[in-house]
Amino acid sequence: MDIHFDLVIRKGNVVLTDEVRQIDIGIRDGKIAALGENLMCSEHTPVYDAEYLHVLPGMVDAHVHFNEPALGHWEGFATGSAALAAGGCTTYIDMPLNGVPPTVRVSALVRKLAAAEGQSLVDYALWGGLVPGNVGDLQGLAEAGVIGFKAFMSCPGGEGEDIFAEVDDQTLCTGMQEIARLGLVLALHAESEEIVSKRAAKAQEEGRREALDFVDTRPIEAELEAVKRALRYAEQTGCKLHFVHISSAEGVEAITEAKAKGLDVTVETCPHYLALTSEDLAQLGPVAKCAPPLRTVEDQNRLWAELLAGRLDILASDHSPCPTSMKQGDFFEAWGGISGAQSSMELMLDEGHLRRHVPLTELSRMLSLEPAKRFGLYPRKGVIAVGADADLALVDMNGSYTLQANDLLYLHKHSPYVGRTFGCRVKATFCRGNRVYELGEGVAALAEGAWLRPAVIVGGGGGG
Ligand SMILES: NC(=O)NC(NC(N)=O)C(=O)[O-]
Ligand SMILES: [Zn+2]
Ligand SMILES: [Zn+2]
Repeated sequence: MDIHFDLVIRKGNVVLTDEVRQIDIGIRDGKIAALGENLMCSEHTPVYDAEYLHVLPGMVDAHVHFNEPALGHWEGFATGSAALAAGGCTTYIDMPLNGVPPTVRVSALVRKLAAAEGQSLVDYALWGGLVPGNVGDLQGLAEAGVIGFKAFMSCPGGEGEDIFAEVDDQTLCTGMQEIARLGLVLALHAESEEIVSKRAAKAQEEGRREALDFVDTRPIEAELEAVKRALRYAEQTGCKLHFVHISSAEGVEAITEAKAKGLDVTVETCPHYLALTSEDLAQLGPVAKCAPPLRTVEDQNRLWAELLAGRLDILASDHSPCPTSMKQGDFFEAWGGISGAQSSMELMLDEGHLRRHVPLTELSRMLSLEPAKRFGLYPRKGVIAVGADADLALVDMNGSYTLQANDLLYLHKHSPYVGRTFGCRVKATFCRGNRVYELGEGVAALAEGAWLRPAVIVGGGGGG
C-alpha cells in the first residue's frame, strides 16, 4: 500500500460527483493520489483534520471581471484571487473587458498575462472578446490559449478609446461562424440593446431615476429576445453558446428548449439572482446594481424552480468590482456590477442546501464540475477524484456567521452581502495541494496560481 503523501485531509465529508462520503484524501505532487477510509501514511505526513467539515471541489468560477491591466485600482489579480480563495474558489476565468486594453487581440492577451503573472493565489484561465472588427483576431487568440470568447449583445458601458463594444448582428453571425470553426464556446451577455436603450432614454426623459426605474429599463423580455435571436444564429452556424448570468426562468426555458433540439448550449446564473430581489436593490442601493437587474421575488422563485429541476448548468459569480465611490449616488450613473465572488459558494450552500435542501452533489455540479467540463478544464479541475488536481474547499456547514466589510478581501470592501448571516463558512481552501486560505490566518504568502489553457485547442497542445 502506497503511503507516500505530501498531505492527508482526514475524515472530511467529501462531496463526490454522486455521493457524499466520509473519507480521507491523500495528496501527492498537487494531485489527489488516493481516496478512501483510513488511508495509511507515514508518521511524518502532515494531516489536516476535517472530521467536522465538508470537502467540496474548489469552485470553478467561470465569470469574474478583474481590471488589470490599467485599472488595477478597481481590482487586481492579487486582491481578486485572494477573495476567491477565501470563498472556496480554486480556478477562475477572467472576462475580457474590464482591463485596458480589453482582451480582443493577442497583444492584449500578452499584457493581461503579464499583469497576472505571479499575482494569483489560485489558478486561472482567460476569456477572449468578440467585438466589431476583431473576427480576424479570434484564431490567434484561440491558438494563444483563451478558454473561449465573450460578446455583449447590449452596451457594456465603460469609457475611453479602447472600449469593448457590443456586437451588431453581422459581427455576431460571422463571429459565431469563426468560433464554430475554432471549436470553442461563445459566452453571451444576452440583453437586447434596442429594448434597453429605448427604455433608458424614456426613463431619462421622464426623470425616473430610482432603483425600480432602472430595473424597468431592463425587463425579462429584453433578455428573452436576445437569447432567442442568439439561439437562431447558433442553429445556423453550429456555434457552441454559453449564456452568462441568465436572470429569468423564461431565459432558462428558451435555452432548455434549444438543448432539446440538439443545440450545444449551456446556461449560467449567479448567486445574486437567487439570493437578492429588486426589493433588496431598492433597500441596498447601487451596491446591488447589476445587468440584467435583480428580479421580483416571484421571478426569483421561478428561477429557483428551474435550479431545483436541474435545468441550470453553471453557477458563477459575475464579480464586477469598482471603487466604492462608483457604487453610490444616482442609480443610472452608478457602476453596473456586483462585488460578490467571495460569497458565491457560501451563498449557494446556504440558500441552496441549508434552506432548500438541494443536494451538495448537485450544487457542486454547477459550481465546479460543469464549468470545468464546458471550458476544457476537466478532468484536471472540477472534481474530487484520483488524478485530479487537489483543489478543495473545506466548509463548516454549521459555521454560522455575519459577514462584515472587514472580512472582504476585495480591493474595495463593498458587497450587497455585508450584514447578511450565512449558515455555513469556508474554513480552508487548497489549490493543487497548497493551502491558499485558512479562516483566521488569511491567504497564503505565495501567489502560485497558474494560467490554464483548455485541454483541446486549435493547433493542439494545451494543458497549462
Ligand atoms: N462591464 C462589466 O463588468 N459588466 C458586467 N456587469 C454587470 N453584470 O452588471 C457584466 O457582466 O455585464
Ligand atoms: Zn454581462
Ligand atoms: Zn460579467
